[in-house]
Amino acid sequence: MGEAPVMFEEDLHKNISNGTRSVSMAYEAVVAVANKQYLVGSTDESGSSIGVLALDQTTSKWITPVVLGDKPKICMDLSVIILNEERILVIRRDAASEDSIWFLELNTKFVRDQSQALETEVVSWSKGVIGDDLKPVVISGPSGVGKGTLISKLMDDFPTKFGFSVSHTTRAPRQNEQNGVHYHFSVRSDMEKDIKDGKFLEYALVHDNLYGTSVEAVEVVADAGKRCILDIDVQGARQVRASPLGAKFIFIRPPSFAELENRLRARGTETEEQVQKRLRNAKAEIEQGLSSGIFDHILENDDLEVCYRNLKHPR
Ligand SMILES: Nc1ncnc2c1ncn2[C@@H]1O[C@H](COP(=O)(O)OP(=O)(O)OP(=O)(O)O)[C@@H](O)[C@H]1O
Ligand SMILES: Nc1nc2c(ncn2[C@@H]2O[C@H](COP(=O)(O)O)[C@@H](O)[C@H]2O)c(=O)[nH]1
Repeated sequence: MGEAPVMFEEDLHKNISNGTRSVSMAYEAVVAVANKQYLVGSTDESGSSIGVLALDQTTSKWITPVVLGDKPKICMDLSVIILNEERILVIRRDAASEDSIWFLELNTKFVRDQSQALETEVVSWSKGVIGDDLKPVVISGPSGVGKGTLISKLMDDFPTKFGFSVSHTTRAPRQNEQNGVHYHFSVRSDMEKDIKDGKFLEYALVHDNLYGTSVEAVEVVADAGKRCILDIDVQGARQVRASPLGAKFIFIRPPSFAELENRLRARGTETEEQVQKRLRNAKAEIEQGLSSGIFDHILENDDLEVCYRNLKHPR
């Protein structure tokens, strides 16, 4: 790490030009990781959240990275500690203890993957969670296994403790599904643009439609002080596992394939063709769920009450 080089001290509170734009920063901390110097502070562009700028020391060019994740609010007194070559710890000294510890990922696998996907420089914030109680919970399992039923019970029984992450999807709403409550029903091109702009924590093509969890969907729940529940497929779970969210992962399996088929048909929300597609996809999803090593708990949903009890107290 070392001290801030003179160049940075001269630049403090001044405009920094990277050739295409200029940004002013204040209250910044400076750290050197790998071949970059990072400024972490408030910028005239970051609005209400702490901004990040990087100086590539090999090219001497300033970079304004795409910043992913739930961002910490600006503060006047922050400290930065390098944890390793991949991430730094940022302490908001003037904040309440539950909002004081933040991690900024600079060069983790998640950041490298996102950087490659977005073809630009990326960094990612995550909030330090004290204890396990507020860790988000990812629930996956094949279509029709009962994820939504179990999650509804949890939300009904503990409305102040859990909050549902409302996903975006390009699939058409079902009868009595409300926009903004069950899903944010979206146009594909809008979703694709938001994905490119780094607004999604994860996304996947599921049964021929695009589904995804926006960073904002998780933020809304965290801001309400609730534990976030994500109902997403295994592809999405894999992406969240690789992200800094620090979630718990639960896979729901059916007692048998025949019972899964019964439930999917009995629900009556899909055409026969869609049921067939979902059943085909269920085979691969169950295989991956049981063997991928992504999941902390695998629960069988045979008797609903038994499964619900296990969900509340997974062993
Ligand atoms: N343990 C159970 N025993 C019998 N029926 C169940 C059980 N759990 C859920 N069901 C029923 O199975 C159907 C599918 O459940 P649900 O919609 O919750 O599945 P899901 O996993 O959320 O599906 P999708 O991924 O397609 O949204 C529903 O009609 C629900 O009432
Ligand atoms: N990767 C993601 N998968 C998601 C998300 N939201 C829902 N899903 C999964 O899609 C299927 C189908 O859902 P349905 O509502 O059309 O029946 C199901 O397995 C969900 O878990 C998401 O944001 N990302």
